[in-house]
Amino acid sequence: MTTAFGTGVTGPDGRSLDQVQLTGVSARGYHGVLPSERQTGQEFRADVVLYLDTRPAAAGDDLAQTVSYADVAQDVHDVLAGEPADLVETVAERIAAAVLARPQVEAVDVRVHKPQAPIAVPFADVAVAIRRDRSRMPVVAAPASSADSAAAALLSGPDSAAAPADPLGYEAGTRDVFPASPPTDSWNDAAEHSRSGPEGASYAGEPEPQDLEPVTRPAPDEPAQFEPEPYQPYQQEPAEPAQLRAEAFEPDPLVERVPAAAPAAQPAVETPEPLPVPELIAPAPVQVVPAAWDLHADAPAPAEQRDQPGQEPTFRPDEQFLPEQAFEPVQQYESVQGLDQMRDQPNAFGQQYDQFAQQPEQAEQPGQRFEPAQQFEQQFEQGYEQQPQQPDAVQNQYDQLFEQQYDQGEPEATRVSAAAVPDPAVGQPEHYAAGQYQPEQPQAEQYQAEQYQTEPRDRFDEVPAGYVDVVIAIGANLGDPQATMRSAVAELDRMPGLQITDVSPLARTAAVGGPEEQPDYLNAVLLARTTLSARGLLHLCQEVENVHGRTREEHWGPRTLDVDVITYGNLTDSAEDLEVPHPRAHERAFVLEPWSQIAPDAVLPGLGGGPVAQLAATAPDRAGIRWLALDWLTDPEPDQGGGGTTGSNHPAVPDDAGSSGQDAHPGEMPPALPPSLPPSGRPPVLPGGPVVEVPGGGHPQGQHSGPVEVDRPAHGALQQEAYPGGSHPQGYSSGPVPDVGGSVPVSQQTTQPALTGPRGATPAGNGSAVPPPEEALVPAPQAPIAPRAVRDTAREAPAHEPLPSAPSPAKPVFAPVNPSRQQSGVFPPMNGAAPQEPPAPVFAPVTPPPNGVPDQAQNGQPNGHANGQPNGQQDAYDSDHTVIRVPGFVGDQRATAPSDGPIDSVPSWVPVRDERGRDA
Ligand SMILES: Nc1ncnc2c1ncn2[C@@H]1O[C@H](COP(=O)(O)OP(=O)(O)OP(=O)(O)O)[C@@H](O)[C@H]1O
Ligand SMILES: Nc1nc2c(c(=O)[nH]1)N=C(CO)CN2
Repeated sequence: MTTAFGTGVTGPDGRSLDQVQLTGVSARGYHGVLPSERQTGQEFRADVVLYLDTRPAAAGDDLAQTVSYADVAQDVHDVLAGEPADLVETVAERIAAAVLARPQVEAVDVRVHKPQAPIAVPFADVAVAIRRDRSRMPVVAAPASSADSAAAALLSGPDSAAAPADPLGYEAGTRDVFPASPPTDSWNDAAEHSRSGPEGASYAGEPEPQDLEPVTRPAPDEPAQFEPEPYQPYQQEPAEPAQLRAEAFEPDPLVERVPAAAPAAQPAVETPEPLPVPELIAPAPVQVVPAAWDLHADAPAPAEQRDQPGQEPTFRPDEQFLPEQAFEPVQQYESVQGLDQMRDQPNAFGQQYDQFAQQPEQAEQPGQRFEPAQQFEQQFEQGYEQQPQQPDAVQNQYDQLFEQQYDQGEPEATRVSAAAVPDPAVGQPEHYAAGQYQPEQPQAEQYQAEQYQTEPRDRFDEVPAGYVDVVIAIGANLGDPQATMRSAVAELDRMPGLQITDVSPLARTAAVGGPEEQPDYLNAVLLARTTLSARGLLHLCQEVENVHGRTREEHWGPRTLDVDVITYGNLTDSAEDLEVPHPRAHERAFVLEPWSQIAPDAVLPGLGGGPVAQLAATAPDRAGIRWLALDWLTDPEPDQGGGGTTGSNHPAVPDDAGSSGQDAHPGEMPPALPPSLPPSGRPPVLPGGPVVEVPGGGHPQGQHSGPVEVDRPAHGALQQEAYPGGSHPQGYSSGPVPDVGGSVPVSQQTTQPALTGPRGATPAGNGSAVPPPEEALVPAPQAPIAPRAVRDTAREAPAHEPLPSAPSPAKPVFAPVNPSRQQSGVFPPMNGAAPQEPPAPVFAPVTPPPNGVPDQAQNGQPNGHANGQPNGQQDAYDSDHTVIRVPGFVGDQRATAPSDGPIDSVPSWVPVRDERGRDA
């Protein structure tokens, strides 16, 4: 398989391991299947990335605590120049073995280049890249030299790691343990031929290349002659749970962490003749962290769940640690609007996963106990081979994720088992047909035992017996946040054991905390249900973050993607690596407001918790919520024709600067999009277009603050309908609402009946708030997806200027975000006739946000121009999205300091007061 070279490996604590990178080590080697290659040799080059924790070394400034790159370079060189192998793969494997002989190294990426390979057409390079780690050990032995030097380094520090006496190092004995794969020629006899490289002056007794017998490839009909020895992988018996827990979870205090001696070799599992294991290449104990797909044995297959949403899952409340309520099953989940489409789209996880999700029958294959990881692996192996055309970047991400999932702790034994329990009825998977990888087939009981070999460390490791409702927050402000977040939603939803049930509107929010000048964020909240443990869910979230290039350089610094676990059922607990509810959720409007949009009655459990809507109304950062976009999952991304300041093709969070071209980075931002000049191929953006405007702001009745003023929807009927079997623990409606609510998202009504938006787009629950589709916006003939025009009331005449009378392609649609707004009377009824204009906001000076940060209007900006845009300028992002203006949350804590990054301007929204003159 390919590997996302150098893309990061997650350590057992869920954090990225450090890297030592070494590139371009070169030597003349004699690898290849052609006689000429064996005789003449050619240049080979190798790059390696070592994954390890460098903190112990850094803490003591002690080379002995890390790996000497000089030693590694020597080993790499020696392998390149050493015993000829037919295959570059074998060379790479040897290098990996040499590196992993150093116990500090958790994983290694190796890329071997053979730029002079005998290829008949012009080419630049050919390379093999592999990743090996403690759970996926190399299939060849480490050269003795590496083991020796590693041992010496361990025992006596770096100085004692003297140059090995036998740099080539393929001493018999070592090599016999892990026979090189595949030994295809006379070089197979290491004792006879190991000292070979013509450059290897230090090699004693090396034969001259011309002395070598020409090598011939085996003809297809004579496989026996060259059939590689069956590979008998080392299978380590799992360590005792206590040991595993200690290894896997206990953080190593820096000062105490020393390179542990190589673990004692464990007897192979079910291996008839246990193989001697060289001390220094024994794999570390399998570190068992609950795998992302660590489902309870009784849990239904996620694919089944997904494909049969109406099916009631088997579950039993686990009263051991969670309140029973937390385990109430969600009996029926409506399809998340937009996700169905997204599930079909390629993303970072690749389409292999789709195959997995779409083939639940795999679970029923005889001889195979269903196991998501097993399916995942099989599908991956099959799908990977079937889809070599998959774009590198995507494949790399997929590979990385795949590797990381294993990094995160699926026991090796389980993984091998999963791959190695072929269904006799369907024959050997092609992947294993060569006879190389045929580990012992474990019994079902053994498999099961392996799977659940650890005791939970704490409640976060408990695997629930049924679904647990969870809330996940996502945010991003680097790269292409919207695209990343869309992708993340789909990826999370595809994960075994996790099913997204609702997606909030997308909020553009001022950055809270962190560096002063960082860009605005996009934030959203996902409601989901999971059969994962809380820690499993955390790891999964972190994996998705990693796939999208998340780095952690600065506390609360800008990030490509942040995925936080906000709640896990009603569990309230904390550990070193996880706390639920999220410790800062209660004070973050960027979480609470989107959450309350889709779960108006939700209650944040725990200390500091309470009704989410109320918390949103009082959150210190509420003034930083700029707007909410409803259809962000389903709409095409804003086409702004230019890159953001991060170099992305998509300005990450398009904003007014993007449209005006007049803001901080005029040269980098897309041109202005005046209303008369819509994005190419799209109908004009009309003022008063399909805007979802919330005169009441993020809060009903136009009130922007004060818990007592919050009047979240009287949602009972909807809830009742949605949860005939009981109320949702978080009070949100994920059930089948259309009957009672006419739950048609704005985007659906306006443009694409088949495409729906996040449930935040759901209008009032009585079906009267939104015109029927025929009354809604009609897309222009050439525009399958019409833009969601922005009705930026701040830029319109403040009085009751009539809106355009719904000419094609756009009629305005005003829909509340949730039923409360309908009930509040703020929204006019929509009964099939052209919707009435909502009460026009009254422009007025804005009360400073409670945090004392001056708002724009008071900051020298005329009303309607707070972002520096002249009247008539259109917010390009807004023009592509149904945007909820949230006057109640208007404000920009950093309005006067637009920052670099995807969002580099002040917001487009202008603070207003509502018709009753209340601060909005
Ligand atoms: N509920 C939680 N969700 C996500 N991470 C958590 C949670 N509780 C604890 N953590 C820990 O917080 C660590 C830091 O997470 P991360 O880098 O995402 O923080 P952040 O997003 O910058 O800040 P914040 O935690 O304030 O949102 C993670 O390594 C994780 O172990
Ligand atoms: N607006 C906003 N600010 C933040 C966010 C975020 O998602 N949105 N995340 C943070 C750390 O998780 C810190 N600050």
